[in-house]
Amino acid sequence: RLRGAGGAARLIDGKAIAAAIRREVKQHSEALIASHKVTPGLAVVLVGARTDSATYVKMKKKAAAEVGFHSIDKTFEESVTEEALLQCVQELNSDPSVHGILVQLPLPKHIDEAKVLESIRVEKDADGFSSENVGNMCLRGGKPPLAVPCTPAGCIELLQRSGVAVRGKECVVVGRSNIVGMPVAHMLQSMDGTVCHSKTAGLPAHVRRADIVVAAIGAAEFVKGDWIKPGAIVIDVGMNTKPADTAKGFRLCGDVDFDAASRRASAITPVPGGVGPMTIAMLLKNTLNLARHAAGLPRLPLRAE
Ligand SMILES: Nc1nc(=O)c2c([nH]1)NC[C@@H]1CN(c3ccc(C(=O)N[C@@H](CCC(=O)O)C(=O)O)cc3)C=[N+]21
Repeated sequence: RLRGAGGAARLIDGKAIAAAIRREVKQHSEALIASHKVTPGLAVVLVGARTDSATYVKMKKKAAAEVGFHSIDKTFEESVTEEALLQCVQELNSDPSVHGILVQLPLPKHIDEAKVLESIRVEKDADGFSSENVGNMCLRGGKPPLAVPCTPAGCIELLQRSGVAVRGKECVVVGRSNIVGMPVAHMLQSMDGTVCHSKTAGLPAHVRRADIVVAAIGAAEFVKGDWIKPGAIVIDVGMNTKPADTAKGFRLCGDVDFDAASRRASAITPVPGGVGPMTIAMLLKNTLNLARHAAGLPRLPLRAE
């Protein structure tokens, strides 16, 4: 199904794949409501007035409503104290109608982000960011995690649902954040990919050998088109803006020079319409799984698991 090198790459349509996952989540959610009288509940905690955060939170709440979840909003001023946020998380932790809690990042500088995230009960960790979930994800043959980080899981689902095999492939993950680069590198390795990273000496030369490139460095068009091996698969996690002749004066762009890379890759995700919508679909899937867990049902795994 993948086109060969030399032409235009096939677009990996994250918007369509995310819509398919949301339909699956909706069916499972309706089944859970019917069988156990449990409606999945997602609480979203938003601090401050960043317009990007407000937009993402709005999209998450809309998506939750569309699959039949109920959602709870907790919005705070930029000046909120850490104590007040911890108190809010405690209340959500003990609210039985809440199955998933998401604290939108980044938090203001005066708040200890790690402390707030760790205060979320592992059974309600909708982002899969807690050390217990991350630990269980990384340990083989142990207890499976209750939730997995949404953006990395979305990248893996995109590969799976596009028919891309990972086993034995050379993979480069550009960026090693806790929320994207580190977990996606782990997932690729657990699928028997060979993974190197952005601090590997001579990064462009390594990218040039890679069969699968995941770009998650947060810098507009950091990965150049001529770094891409002909026929490679490119997953672009970036959400950057660049000046453009549009009404807003900018447009979204990824961490990869899309036009140049798509002349060499066999398949590539666009920005927007690639990984972004998958992040939200996987958040819904995590929340469904946490509601299933509360009802004594097993977690629905990723395709790759
Ligand atoms: N606790 C926490 N969990 C997160 O998952 C989380 C977060 N904090 N903070 C910010 C990042 C960013 N993020 C995105 C979600 C959807 C799109 C998305 O759907 N983007 C659309 C375009 C959106 C637009 O037009 O602006 C697309 O790529 O097609 C993007 C980015 C989740 N994040």
